[in-house]
Amino acid sequence: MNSLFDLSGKVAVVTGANTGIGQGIALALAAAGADIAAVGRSAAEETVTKARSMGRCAEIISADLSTIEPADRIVKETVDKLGRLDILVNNAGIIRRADSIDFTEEDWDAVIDTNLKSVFFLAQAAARHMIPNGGGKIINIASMLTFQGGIRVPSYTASKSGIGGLTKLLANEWAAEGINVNAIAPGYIATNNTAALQDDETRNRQIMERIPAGRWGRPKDLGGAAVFLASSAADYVQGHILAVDGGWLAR
Ligand SMILES: NC(=O)C1=CN([C@@H]2O[C@H](COP(=O)(O)OP(=O)(O)OC[C@H]3O[C@@H](n4cnc5c(N)ncnc54)[C@H](O)[C@@H]3O)[C@@H](O)[C@H]2O)C=CC1
Ligand SMILES: O=C(O)C(=O)C[C@H](O)C(=O)CO
Repeated sequence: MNSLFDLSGKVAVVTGANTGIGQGIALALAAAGADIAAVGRSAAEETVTKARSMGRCAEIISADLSTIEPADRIVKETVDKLGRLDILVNNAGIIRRADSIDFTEEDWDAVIDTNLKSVFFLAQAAARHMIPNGGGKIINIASMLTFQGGIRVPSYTASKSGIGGLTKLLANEWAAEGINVNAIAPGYIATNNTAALQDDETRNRQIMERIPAGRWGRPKDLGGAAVFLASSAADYVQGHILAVDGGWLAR
């Protein structure tokens, strides 16, 4: 492997690593050499088994990221089990769909707490470990709705817009401490998160028509961007939001 992208000896925490984009990213980081702490509410056995089959160390850390309570514990368990923490991928997220006129406080708080508040406090917990240990890489998972409004997903759009601002702010504050904070903005990727869109004939057609690549994205499409931003190839990349969208934003 080109040494610029070699993650051997690095340890990556990936939240929501049991499914979808998180699993795709965790396996790409493992393929590039990183050991993996797969964080999530539900079973990540498949991710961990596959990472181990590549010769990596991989551990499951159970945590519910709808509150910030587990943030410090995730960092401590990662260091206890895998010896260090170099890379954090803040991927776990949820979406709630309803017209804004009917949107409930519960649907607002649930999404903001998981997609934005937990992202900040887990980044803070990771940075408190990374700074005295020479730095690291933090990658937040943004969205097309970091740049666009979307429809019927008000708390999701607010959370992903917030991720964009937070990524830049944290990059400003922590660049001098040796931490690179960046984001990946996936396009429309076929996962549980977008199941309602895939199942809706009209929305599915509208989405397909707008993607120059001519297909929905797949979780593994995000792997290359994650490896790049986690690697020393990205040492001078700060506060960037890297779209991996089949050309959606270019349309
Ligand atoms: N699928 C898509 O088109 C896009 C997805 N994204 C983002 O990618 C990320 C991953 O989503 P997908 O893989 O698409 O969907 P997914 O539904 O397969 O994955 C979501 C992951 O987050 C975890 N999660 C949710 N709530 C949690 C909680 N309270 N505690 C711990 N883990 C929790 C789930 O267990 C799951 O592993 C999300 O942040 C989503 O907003 C961003 C842009 C596009
Ligand atoms: O537009 C929607 O509705 C979505 O579900 C948006 C996707 O989840 C997304 O984040 C696209 O980047």
